[in-house]
Amino acid sequence: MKQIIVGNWKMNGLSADADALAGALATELAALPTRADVVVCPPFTQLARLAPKLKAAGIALGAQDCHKDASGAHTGDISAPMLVDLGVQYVILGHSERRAEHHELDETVREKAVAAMAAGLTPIVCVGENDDQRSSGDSQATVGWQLEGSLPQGFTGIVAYEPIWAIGTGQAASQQDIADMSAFIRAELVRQFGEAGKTIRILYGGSVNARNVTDILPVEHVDGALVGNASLKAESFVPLVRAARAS
Ligand SMILES: O=C(CO)COP(=O)(O)O
Repeated sequence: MKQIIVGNWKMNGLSADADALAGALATELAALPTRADVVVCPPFTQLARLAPKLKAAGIALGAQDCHKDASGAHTGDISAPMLVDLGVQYVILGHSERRAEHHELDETVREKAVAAMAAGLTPIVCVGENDDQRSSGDSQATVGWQLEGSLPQGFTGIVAYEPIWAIGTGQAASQQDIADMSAFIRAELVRQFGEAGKTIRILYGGSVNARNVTDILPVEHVDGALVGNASLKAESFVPLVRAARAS
C-alpha cells in the first residue's frame, strides 16, 4: 500500500504560518517522487486559504473534526459536506485530544465516521491507550474496544494508532511496540471487516520526526504516519516528507 504522511496542525497556525508552510511545501516537494501521499490538516480557519495552494503542490487537504449531521442547529460545529465544499478530502476523527477535551466516545466517533464517508471524505480514526492502560498491560484490549466501537460497518477510511503516552513527548514508541500493535490492529480489522480489513491503512502517530520516520515506516502493517509538532514548520516537515519519500 502507498504510504501516507498526514500533518495535524492541531490548534496552531495563522494565515502567515499557513502561507509560509504551503509555499515551502509547494517548492520543495514538487520535484520529489510521489512515493508517499501527503495530507495537511490545518485548523478550520485555514482550510479555504490553503486549498488552492496545496492542490497545486499535489498535497491533499484534511480537517481535524466534523459533526455527525450534515446541517442543523449545532452552533459552532462544522459538517462533513461543508468540508467537502472547501475541497477537503480527509478528516481526522476521535483524536485523543478530542476524546479527552470534548468527551467524545467511541459511539460519537463512529457516527462522525459514517457522516464523513457519506459526504465522500476519508476518515482517519484515531485510537490509542494512555499511560495507565499501558502500565496495567491493557494496551491491546483498549485499542480493540476502540476499534470495535469507533469503526462503522463498511469502514473504508484509515486507522491511526496514536499511543497517548508518546504524543508530544519527543519520544516515539519503539519499533517493537509499533510492530506489535499494528499487527494486532490488522488482525482486528480483518476480524471486523474480512478481506476488506487488509486494505485499510494503519498509521502510527506520536513524536514522529524526520529522524525516526525511516525506522517507523518500514514496520510491517504500518502504512504511514500522523505527525503533530513536526508538521508545523517547513524546517521539520519538509525533511520528514523527503525521508518518507526516499525510504
Ligand atoms: O497527536 C499527534 C498527531 O495527531 C502526534 O503529535 P506529535 O507528533 O506532536 O507527538
